Amino acid sequence: MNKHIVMLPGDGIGQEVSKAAKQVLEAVAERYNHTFTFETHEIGGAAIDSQGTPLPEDTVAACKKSDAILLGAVGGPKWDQLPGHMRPEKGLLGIRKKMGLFANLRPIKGFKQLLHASPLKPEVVEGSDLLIVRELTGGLYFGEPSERRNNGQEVVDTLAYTRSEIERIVDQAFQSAMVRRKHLTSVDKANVLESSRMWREVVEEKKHDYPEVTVDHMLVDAAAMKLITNPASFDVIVTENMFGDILSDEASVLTGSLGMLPSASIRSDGVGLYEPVHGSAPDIAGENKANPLAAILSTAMMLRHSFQMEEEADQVETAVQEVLAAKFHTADLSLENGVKVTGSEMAAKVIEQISSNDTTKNIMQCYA
Ligand SMILES: NC(=O)c1ccc[n+]([C@@H]2O[C@H](COP(=O)([O-])OP(=O)(O)OC[C@H]3O[C@@H](n4cnc5c(N)ncnc54)[C@H](O)[C@@H]3O)[C@@H](O)[C@H]2O)c1
Ligand SMILES: CC(C)[C@H](C(=O)O)[C@@H](O)C(=O)O
Ligand SMILES: [Mg+2]
Repeated sequence: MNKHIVMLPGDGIGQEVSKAAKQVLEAVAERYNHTFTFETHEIGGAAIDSQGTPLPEDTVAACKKSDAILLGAVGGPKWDQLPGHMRPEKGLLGIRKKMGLFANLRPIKGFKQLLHASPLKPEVVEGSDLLIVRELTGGLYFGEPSERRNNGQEVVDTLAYTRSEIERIVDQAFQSAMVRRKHLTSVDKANVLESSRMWREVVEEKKHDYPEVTVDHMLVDAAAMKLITNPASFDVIVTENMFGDILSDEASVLTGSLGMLPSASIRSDGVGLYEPVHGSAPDIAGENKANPLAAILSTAMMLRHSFQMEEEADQVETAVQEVLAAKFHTADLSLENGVKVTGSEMAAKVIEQISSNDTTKNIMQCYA
């Protein structure tokens, strides 16, 4: 199959992990006789520096013509003092919005080899396998007005949703639940926020379309607690943009590192932007320490969701599992009797596995 992929490496470790992800896609193409072509574009701080905007028009045009997009990360202290509309993060929010990518799927599944890498007790982490379905193009991040007023003495951000924006993300979450363990937890702040009360109404209405799915509602503060005390009690979580952002970084603790979490930002027709959950990590950028596995696992999501390449996706995930089973790990993870490697060495290990594996095991057998 021929596929055209737009690479948006962005800033900081975004450059490093994107390089690793691209090499993995090249290895997959070679092994399965696909032709993947790549086109790299600027976004975020890199785009501000060279083109004066965090989201250049040619980047948007290229993304719209592509079969899939892979993003590294944006942002960093160099651009922290810029006004809100000029910050690197606006580039990322902008491309998600312009592409209509309203659903962000963040699977959190602990590799059994990393059970002891989490600071949580192994008996708490064991058996956790959840999916956060985060609304991505509405809510607090996009509400108008968002401004300083009254000579800078007052500030306002707005949490706004239309019913149809809530309906489409809730539908997506029910569909995800149907192919998983058929349990949906809707997370909100309905004891305070009107938007959350409408969110609950929509979930209650939609559940009649999916009678096989068990539904519960949880307030976000309690959900944050339960995520790290009883993570195995969750299957699919659906939630508002900012709640999903915060809960997913928290949930990464289950896997041992933020550097392990992939994600897919999608819309209904299969178009997708694939992005590790982590940021540009300025504290380790340029040191070849970044864990590339979140970006590499994001390529598996791309292969599966945008290209319907199930076997290829399984192959990437299996390769990661085998490298971890051989006890190779980057500096963000601690593994008893492990072999610490750099980010590029980690990518090379995964590629070696992809190129040499004879059979593809079902990934479900590979996780804890
Ligand atoms: N998707 C994105 O582009 C994205 C996501 C989050 C944050 N950001 C931006 O990144 C910048 C830094 O934000 P932050 O420091 O709060 O969050 P961050 O995710 O960049 O880093 C948080 C911590 O996790 C570590 N970490 C993150 N990814 C890692 C990896 N792959 N391997 C090893 N360690 C890893 C970092 O070293 C740091 O200690 C900010 O400008 C922020 O806006 C961008
Ligand atoms: C950088 C920021 C805008 C972004 C978000 O909150 O969406 C990031 O934290 C993420 O999780 O993808
Ligand atoms: Mg985040």
